Amino acid sequence: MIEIRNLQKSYGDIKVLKNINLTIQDGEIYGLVGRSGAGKSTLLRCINGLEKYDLGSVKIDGFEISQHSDHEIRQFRKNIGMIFQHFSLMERKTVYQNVALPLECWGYNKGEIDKRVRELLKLVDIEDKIHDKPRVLSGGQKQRVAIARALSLNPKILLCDEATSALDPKTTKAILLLLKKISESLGIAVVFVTHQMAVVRAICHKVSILEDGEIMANGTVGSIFLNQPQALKNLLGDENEEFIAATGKNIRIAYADNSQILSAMAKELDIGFSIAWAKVEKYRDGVLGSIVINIDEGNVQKVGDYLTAAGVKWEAVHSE
Ligand SMILES: Nc1ncnc2c1ncn2[C@@H]1O[C@H](COP(=O)(O)OP(=O)(O)OP(=O)(O)O)[C@@H](O)[C@H]1O
Repeated sequence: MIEIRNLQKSYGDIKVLKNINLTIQDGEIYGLVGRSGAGKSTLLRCINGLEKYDLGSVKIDGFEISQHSDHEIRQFRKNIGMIFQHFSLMERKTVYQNVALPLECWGYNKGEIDKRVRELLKLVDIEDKIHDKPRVLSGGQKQRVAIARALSLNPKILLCDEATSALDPKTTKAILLLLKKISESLGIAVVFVTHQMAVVRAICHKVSILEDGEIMANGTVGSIFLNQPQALKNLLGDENEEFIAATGKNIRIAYADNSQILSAMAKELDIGFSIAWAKVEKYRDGVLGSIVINIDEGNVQKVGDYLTAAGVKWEAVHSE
């Protein structure tokens, strides 16, 4: 478990992390999202002990990073695996040698290394490339090797820094599925720094949205998408572009796993509506809908009452 309390970090006069509080459980996939410069990578480096912080605490399974010597932190970092956007593989070494490297550094014998490397390459499904060099691999294959290497020392936590940002959508999907399988089968916590909300929707249980070094919203992915906090709207920007009809009243509703709500409402209230904008997306645990309907002004009260009674989030929105 990762427990972060009142974490603060500055570079010179600039506060980069302001009072960060987070708890990430074993087996959880946790997204850290935010615009460029929000402080995501700095937070990740505080978690893996590469960055010193000014105030607060970062505990990993009770190990408080700031209370230990550099030597103890280096030992402890065995428990933390990390993968990056550009894979960071050793180009002159083969796939096998890349994955074996951490095990060699920590003094495992040849037999143990061989067994572990083969087991890991099987887990990430890249055994057929075992003697190849990274330059002949695709981006997705390189990331599989990097994941195998990150898992070589049986870490409790896997930190992913923009790990799918350099991959095409299909390969991204395959790598996310692999990370989901790994987190489920090994029960490790996965922390995923990304600016891609699609990644968060696809695999994360929970998410924190950072703005200018502060967590502005956090919670389960479903609750964040349903409640649409301002931080999410700021982040989605154009992605959330809406076509709003110029007449009548526009009502935005958000729902999870309740796709029949609009037809049920129209039937029960005996009213018509048109759809001004809609987005229905799959997320890790089901389906999220965000829809703007256009109704006659006279129906606003009863539509509002109906949606509220049905426990559906709604708000009136105005034409631009
Ligand atoms: N070593 C450093 N020295 C001084 N300032 C730094 C250093 N590292 C990061 N910063 C500053 O800290 C702030 C947060 O940077 P950070 O890299 O954590 O953001 P980020 O959210 O990960 O951004 P990106 O998505 O672009 O990687 C930025 O203003 C950045 O310029």
